[in-house]
Amino acid sequence: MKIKRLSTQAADFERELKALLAFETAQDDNIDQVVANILKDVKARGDAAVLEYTNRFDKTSATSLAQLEIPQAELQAALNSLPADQREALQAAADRVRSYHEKQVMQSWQYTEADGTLLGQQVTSLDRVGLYVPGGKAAYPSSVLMNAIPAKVAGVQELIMVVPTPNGEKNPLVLAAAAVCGVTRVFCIGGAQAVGALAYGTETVPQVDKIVGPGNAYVAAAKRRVFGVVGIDMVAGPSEILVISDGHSNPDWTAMDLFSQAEHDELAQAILLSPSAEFLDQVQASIERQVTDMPRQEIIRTSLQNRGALIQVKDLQEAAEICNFIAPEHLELSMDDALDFSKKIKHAGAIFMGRDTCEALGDYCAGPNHVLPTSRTARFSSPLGVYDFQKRSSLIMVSSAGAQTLGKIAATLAYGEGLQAHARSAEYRLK
Ligand SMILES: NC(=O)c1ccc[n+]([C@@H]2O[C@H](COP(=O)([O-])OP(=O)(O)OC[C@H]3O[C@@H](n4cnc5c(N)ncnc54)[C@H](O)[C@@H]3O)[C@@H](O)[C@H]2O)c1
Ligand SMILES: N[C@H](CO)Cc1c[nH]c[nH+]1
Ligand SMILES: [Zn+2]
Repeated sequence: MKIKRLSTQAADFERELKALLAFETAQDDNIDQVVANILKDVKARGDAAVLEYTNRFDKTSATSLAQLEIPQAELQAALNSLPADQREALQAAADRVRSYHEKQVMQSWQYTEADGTLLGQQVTSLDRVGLYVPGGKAAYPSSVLMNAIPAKVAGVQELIMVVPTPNGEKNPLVLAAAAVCGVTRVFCIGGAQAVGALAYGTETVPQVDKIVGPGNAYVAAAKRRVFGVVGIDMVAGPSEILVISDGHSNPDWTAMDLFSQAEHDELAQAILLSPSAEFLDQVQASIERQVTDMPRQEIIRTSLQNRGALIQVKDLQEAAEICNFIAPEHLELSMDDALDFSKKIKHAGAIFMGRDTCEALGDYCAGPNHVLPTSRTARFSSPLGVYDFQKRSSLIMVSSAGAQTLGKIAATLAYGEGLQAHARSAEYRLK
């Protein structure tokens, strides 16, 4: 298998690295045009349009949108019928994810100034949110937990989940996860039509205040387009992993860690940085040997050949600098003293430290959220969290004494802006 081999010592390394990373989520013009049309249609025709697109893209044969809603009893039945090991694993993962997210809750605060003026910030939760759980190429019960638990912890009252069910096949673990999390309503719809239904509301699907969760390019383009009508968490792209190894890791472990994200999607990106050319050779050999055993080897091969790379760096300091440029969704630090090294990392969605911490643990059960910024957006955004389901209102209660001081300042500035009503409004309160 031909995986790109780069060296930071090569004259054209910077250009090669930029070419490797070039990928703009939801920026494909053709996809964007398809999505624009779907959204327009869903806005105009509601249920009928959502039903039509769902039957077309997911190969279902529903005759009404109501048929695509999964009743609570079916969610609970799915949970009750799970094999014990799956039920316990789901519950254990949910408990760990909840404990972690409880630490993120933002609290209201206020303070009182010497003249009695009170200022502060009141934190409230969103009323109703839409949770997008991907389902086209694989089913993601873990994404149900990662979307729903922070919303619940924040205190959101209504959780409306959408998940495509290609060929009408429902995944029992996905349904069970919705039951474990207390999701309010579940619809078997996906893609741009599901995003449109949540954003605009239809006869059957309620309009939400914010849509969160990962998805493919159609989902990403739709979320970008409905932003403003509703809030969104982020525009997430295909999964990514960057491994930095000191060269003393087990090459089979490293190869499998790269596969773990490559197997998500042909467009997923897996990159390894190491100062050791010998280690890069060992990982290349292990990839070739191990890939033949992988059920999703076609996806892995395409991802690694088109978007993967093994990069030789001068030293680990240079690896940290490259990592900060790449700003990967997931970063594995496979080295001694990884905690210390992590202080050099400014931009990464999640940092997995030490040779025992494979990224896959974070996908399911470590505790932190697996919905993370991709495509270099970790430079300016953060993992999905409780804070995405909370918002802040500023609090201002000016005392009579405070109105005198502030009134004069405000009036002066208002006259400076030529806004007479602002100035007079403040001056009315002056004694
Ligand atoms: N960041 C995360 O936390 C995370 C978690 C899980 C999955 N993912 C990523 O999410 C993505 C999931 O993608 P997926 O495709 O499996 O599921 P998906 O649910 O995102 O997309 C499936 C939907 O895409 C739409 N679609 C497909 N082809 C279409 C076409 N030609 N025209 C119009 N619409 C079309 C259909 O409506 C279908 O229901 C993958 O890239 C995966 O790596 C990310
Ligand atoms: N790695 C994905 C986020 O990029 C999340 C996931 C779910 N299941 C397995 N993995
Ligand atoms: Zn994963």
